[in-house]
Amino acid sequence: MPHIISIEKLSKVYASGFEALRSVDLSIQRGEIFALLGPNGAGKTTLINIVCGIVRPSSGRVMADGHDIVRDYRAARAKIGLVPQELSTDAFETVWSTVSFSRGLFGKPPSPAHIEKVLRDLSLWDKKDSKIMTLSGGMKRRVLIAKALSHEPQILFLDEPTAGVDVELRQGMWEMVRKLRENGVTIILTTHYIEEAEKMADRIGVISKGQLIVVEDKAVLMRKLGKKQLTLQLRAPLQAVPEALAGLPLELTDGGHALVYTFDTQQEETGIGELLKRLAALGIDFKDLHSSESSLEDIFVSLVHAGDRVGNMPKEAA
Ligand SMILES: Nc1ncnc2c1ncn2[C@@H]1O[C@H](COP(=O)(O)OP(=O)(O)OP(=O)(O)O)[C@@H](O)[C@H]1O
Repeated sequence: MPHIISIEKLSKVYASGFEALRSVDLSIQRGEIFALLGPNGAGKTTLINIVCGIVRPSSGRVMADGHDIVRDYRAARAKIGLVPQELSTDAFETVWSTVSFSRGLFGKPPSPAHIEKVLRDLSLWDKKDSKIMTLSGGMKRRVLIAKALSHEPQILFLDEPTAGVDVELRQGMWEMVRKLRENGVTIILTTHYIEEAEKMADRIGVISKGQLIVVEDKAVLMRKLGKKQLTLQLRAPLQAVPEALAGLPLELTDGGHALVYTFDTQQEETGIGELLKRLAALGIDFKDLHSSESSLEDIFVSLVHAGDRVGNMPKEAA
């Protein structure tokens, strides 16, 4: 079976009349890390909650590892682990008992060996007898992940896994997610941190106003939509881009001190040689030059803004 999750024409209209998802089609490949990006309110959590059986779809169909998530809910849900956004855990329970209890909820027989492995993998083993309320925020988040993995799911949903987690812990989390994937778990994560998607994902889906506007291999997405820029620091400032250079993708910045040339990363001919020749002919001299490539963040912002789909993507510091 090539796809572990297939979503067809999935729509959700909440009781308020709000249309949170509009005919979403998406297939997740077995063993991949898929990142779902989108501004606040785009519909990411709604999509995850439908697949996990928490929200009912208005129309459409979702299959998880061969099971229809509505008609065959229990079987489908048993395949899925969900790490929700909120940190609501049982404060007075110990790590060991809360994680073991989660496994029981899925009707799985106790397996101390599995729980031990999960806790060791998440560096929680030495905390197994600690009460949840005594743990740090990062540890509590790892407990949520341990709970989600307690019943040995094939699919793991991580909703904003590293929100509010410090940089070091975030990298530890990425490490752990990669390890899970190596063990055959398919991972779908939502994130506001573009860096997270850039570092982790095999494929990226961009959702905006309930519609999936792009699904693409990360490398392809970056190559297709990525732009490179060559910035020339001019020896003498210019008032405007010279007439003779009109028509070239040039922009004057830094109060006329820098000339920026934008080109497509896919093009065979960058046109840089020609540009430099023409600058020399015009007697425009430069003292320094550097090139840069657009990040996934630039690509994402331009995608979400395209077609007047203006989102309110927060730029959080990584
Ligand atoms: N129970 C509900 N009733 C009505 N509207 C809802 C309900 N739940 C969510 N919505 C709306 O649906 C839209 C999508 O919400 P959702 O939580 O799926 O977005 P999101 O992409 O996960 O956002 P965030 O990044 O902020 O978590 C929002 O406008 C939200 O207000």
